[in-house]
Amino acid sequence: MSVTAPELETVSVDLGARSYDILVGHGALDQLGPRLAAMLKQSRVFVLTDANVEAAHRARVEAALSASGISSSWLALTPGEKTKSFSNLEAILDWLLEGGADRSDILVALGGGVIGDIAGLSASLMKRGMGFVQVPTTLLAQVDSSVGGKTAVNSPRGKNLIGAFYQPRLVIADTGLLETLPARELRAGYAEIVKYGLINDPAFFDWLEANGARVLALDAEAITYAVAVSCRAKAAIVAEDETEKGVRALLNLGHTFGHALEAANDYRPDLLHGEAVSIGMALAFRYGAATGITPPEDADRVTRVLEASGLQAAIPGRQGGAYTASELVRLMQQDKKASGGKVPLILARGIGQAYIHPDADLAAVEDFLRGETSEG
Ligand SMILES: O=C(O)C(=O)C[C@@H](O)[C@H](O)[C@H](O)COP(=O)(O)O
Repeated sequence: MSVTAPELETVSVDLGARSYDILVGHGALDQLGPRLAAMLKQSRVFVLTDANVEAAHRARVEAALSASGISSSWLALTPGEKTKSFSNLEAILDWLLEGGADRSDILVALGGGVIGDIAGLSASLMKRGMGFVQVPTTLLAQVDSSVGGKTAVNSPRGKNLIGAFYQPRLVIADTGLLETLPARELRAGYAEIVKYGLINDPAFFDWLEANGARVLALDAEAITYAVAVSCRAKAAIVAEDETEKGVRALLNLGHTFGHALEAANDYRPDLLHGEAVSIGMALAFRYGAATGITPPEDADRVTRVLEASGLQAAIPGRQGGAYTASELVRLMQQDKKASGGKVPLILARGIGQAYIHPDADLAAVEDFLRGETSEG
């Protein structure tokens, strides 16, 4: 018997023995119970979530689990990026130990990128590895963070600096769960969708330019298509380079600038990760245009498409004083891709033609950023 409903899209992440499916579409959550039942030794799971997601979705998830005879223990954390901390990692591990979790148990991450990232890291550490399933409830998590096994917590010194590659065993991307999401969160996730067009799929970028409003309005066909195309794009890159030795760094387009902005803003909720990535992608294209790498008309088009969806493409103001170019460059040097004093930057020769520039000229970047911050 197939456990996949016909209207769902299944995307496979091909990683040999650690391969897994991503189920995409409205109602995918109905597959959680049957799929888990086939994996579990004991009919129970641990569910990590945040307080907002618990209020919106716990009843439905518990019902889906108990329909398959699975009981669940729940831990709900405070929503927000600051939750991705070392102290919460310890609290989660303690909760799992207290609950008697062993390696055959499964930790279900029910939430956005923050919950998925900290749950994955907890699962990787728990008795050196328990099972882990992602049920992303934000658009950003459905198209990006739930796929590919990057898990982490933040450090005051930078974003995601403490982490591991640890793959989930299943991802359930139920687009119906997005209906309770605030418009701002949807837009933040949309930035990561645009990223796939910018990396290597100009036809998808064209499609988004024409259909972005349908995606953001959660038109059933458009949202399923956009999530599935995004997951397929990410799955292909992850299958080629699971641990970011090369091509996977393309997925970091916009993130070197974006992470620096997030860290400089102390991860406050007035700048969401996807919002920072939107600004970071626009900066990468404009920096490319300023240095003769990117056609200026492509940089303008990227800015236009991001702004048309309600995202920002320029560095905003900040509580307590404007961002400075020098602090952003200092934070960029903390990037995980940096090595031997060199900071790689993901740039583009045009829309859909991203490449890894191995050694950014930080003096030129700082000069460019001075013109982008209120210093300029
Ligand atoms: O999966 C990847 O690889 C990515 O870079 C995807 C990013 O969009 C994502 O935000 C990731 O968590 C950032 O990774 P990091 O290594 O720059 O912390």
